[in-house]
Amino acid sequence: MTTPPEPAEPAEPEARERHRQLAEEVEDARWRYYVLDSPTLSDADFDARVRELEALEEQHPELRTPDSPTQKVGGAVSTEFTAVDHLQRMESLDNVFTDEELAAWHARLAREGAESPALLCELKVDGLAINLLYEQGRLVRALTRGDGRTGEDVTPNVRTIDTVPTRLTGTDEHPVPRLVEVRGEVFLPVRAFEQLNEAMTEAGKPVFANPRNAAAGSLRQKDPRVTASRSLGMVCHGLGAREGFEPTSQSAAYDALAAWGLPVSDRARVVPDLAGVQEFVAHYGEHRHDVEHEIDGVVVKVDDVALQRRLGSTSRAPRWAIAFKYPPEEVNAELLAIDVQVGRTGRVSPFGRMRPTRVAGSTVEKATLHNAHEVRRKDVRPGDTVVLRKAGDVIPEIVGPVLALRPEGLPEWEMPTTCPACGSTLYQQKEGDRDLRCPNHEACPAQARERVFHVAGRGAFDIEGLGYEAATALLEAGVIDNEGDVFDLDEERLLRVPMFTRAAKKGEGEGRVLGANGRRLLDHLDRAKQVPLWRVLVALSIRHVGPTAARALAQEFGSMAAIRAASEEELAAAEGVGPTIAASLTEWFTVDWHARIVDAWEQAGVSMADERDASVPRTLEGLTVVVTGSLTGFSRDEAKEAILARGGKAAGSVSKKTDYVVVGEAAGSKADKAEQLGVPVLDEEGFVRLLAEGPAGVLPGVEEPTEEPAEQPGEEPTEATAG
Ligand SMILES: NC(=O)c1ccc[n+]([C@@H]2O[C@H](COP(=O)([O-])OP(=O)(O)OC[C@H]3O[C@@H](n4cnc5c(N)ncnc54)[C@H](O)[C@@H]3O)[C@@H](O)[C@H]2O)c1
Ligand SMILES: [Zn+2]
Repeated sequence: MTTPPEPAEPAEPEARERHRQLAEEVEDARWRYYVLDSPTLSDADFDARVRELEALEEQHPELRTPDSPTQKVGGAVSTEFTAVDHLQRMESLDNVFTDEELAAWHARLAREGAESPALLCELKVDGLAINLLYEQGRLVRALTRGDGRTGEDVTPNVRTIDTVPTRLTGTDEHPVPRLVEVRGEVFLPVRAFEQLNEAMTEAGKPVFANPRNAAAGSLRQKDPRVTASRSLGMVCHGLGAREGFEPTSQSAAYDALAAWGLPVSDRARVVPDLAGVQEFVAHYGEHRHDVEHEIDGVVVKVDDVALQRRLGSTSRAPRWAIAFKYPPEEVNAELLAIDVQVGRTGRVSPFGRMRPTRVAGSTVEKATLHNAHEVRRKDVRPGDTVVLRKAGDVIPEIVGPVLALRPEGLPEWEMPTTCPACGSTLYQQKEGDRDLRCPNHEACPAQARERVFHVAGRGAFDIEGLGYEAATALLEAGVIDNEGDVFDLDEERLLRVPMFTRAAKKGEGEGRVLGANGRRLLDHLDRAKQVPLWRVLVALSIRHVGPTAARALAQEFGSMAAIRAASEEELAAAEGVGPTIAASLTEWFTVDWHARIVDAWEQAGVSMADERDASVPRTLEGLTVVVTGSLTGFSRDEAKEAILARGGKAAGSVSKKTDYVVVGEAAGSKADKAEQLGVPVLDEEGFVRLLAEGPAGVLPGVEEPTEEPAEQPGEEPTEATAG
């Protein structure tokens, strides 16, 4: 075997050629990003190219010419706007991506004469830079950053941003200076971005890929009225030229800006050392989505202005500041195909299959597209480059295609009309439903597999050893037909499925014997027979019956038999159940093979009722009790449990079938309803007697007075007069 050769330093002409190519790509990307507001590269891909350029220039310093993209500040100026020079140059920021790189920057500060300086930590707002010029406290101009020397005049648009004052207010401590350039970021809050995109969709217009593009697109408008309608925000993060204003630190400058009425962030912190910076970085890494606007990192600045001056700037960025960038949440990915999957209730939904792509710390290959309508709305097609987004814990999402990269003639995707697993013709459950379903619920292999997998899931029977693979193997070997057979699995059946067997060892006879995983599965199946009733209900894959509804049903009815026997109205009247769930349940039980599943489980020994404490007398057998208002001795749940434990039914609403209504503090309309219907009403004490003795304890006329009549001192006891 030969080891591959170390990658050699690129030869001079090759390096030059690669450099030229990268520089071109970066310039093109900047044009699309800053001028057209419509990037075709992801930020991560863009950053990677800049880094490669920097690495090449490190190896071949002669490539680092003044017109290299590494030496210039981002954008350009569109001819749509008037170009105006900044009084003082606007800079960019150097980036770091790891703790090590951050530490290296910090160490460099020390070498350049700033030994452990106080550091100002700020959020890196993902918006676009703006330069506000105030003269005698009046806003006279607002410019985009442009190439750093010259920006685009967007003054009328910026005037529409609520938080940008057109006049500064001075105080004794902070008088308004003769002149000041204030730099900051214009952004679109995430909520406003979502609303904007909803509106764009409704108007049939293309949506913005992300809040940054939306902010840039909204600010760089010919018509300021459009900008005005976009809820833009702004936050200050720096200074340019100034006359009559000499802050000693950047944080002190922010205090002055705030006093003048300018928007500054209340999240900025001055920390004494690198550890403090790392803490800030880690904190906002965790809480990235708790901020109202998007952030793509943290900016760390030497706080002391004199030190800033001493450290100075490179051709494009200050040496006294650095941007720590968080992992990108949006990347470009190649959409290889759009496939459909069949869910356990038969819903057939398309999903995108992508070349495996890293985003926000994990590798993503699949993302749901929900339904055909969604595919059409987003206009994604197999073969597209798509923007893939994964924000925080949210599941990955295909935002949309990068249209500029779409190959010519790429056909639209078409939703299949038949089930990919069983060939049945798909149908809409209701007229106008966006989802299509496979009607073959009982026998469709895909649906059966999903249901078996679901039966074993955490929220249902929680059967370890019955995962996706095992479910598939059991169905394919024919030892189970569907979830109804799961509890009939035994050694003999498992022996027919290779994945649960192993070769017999000496003394175990010939052929194959049950493997450890098969034993474990049988063990877990046995244990699963004792799960509480609500989990059994969840396992049945009944539409609308998730854990919450299942718990309510189990609480109210106590056993599968009671649930099956209940009428739709009785189910609907139960607390936490309601008409939708009731209808779905009733309909579910009318299907033969559904009922057979329940029967099969019961036969196999699955517990179908919640254990009641046998020492509690069943005083409420057959009675329906409604508790309303708050009781002092019972919480809502305790009152309900007390009723259920005594064989009663705890209902949520009062009807003619209600036997008693227990009225506590602040009872509402249910008490009135009881009076109207003539249902006996009990107070808390009556409830306690009802629990203890049943109806006999609360017979009308035998109620004892709750208080002994007080004896008035000095008075003759009066005789009770019969009334
Ligand atoms: N996708 C693309 O094709 C493409 C093209 C060009 C640029 N970009 C993106 O833009 C970045 C480069 O742009 P850049 O040169 O503007 O650098 P940058 O965005 O990495 O950092 C500099 C900018 O950060 C902003 N900023 C936000 N919060 C700040 C704060 N608290 N303090 C100081 N500044 C703050 C300022 O506007 C400043 O100009 C790339 O890393 C990439 O993410 C993407
Ligand atoms: Zn099917």
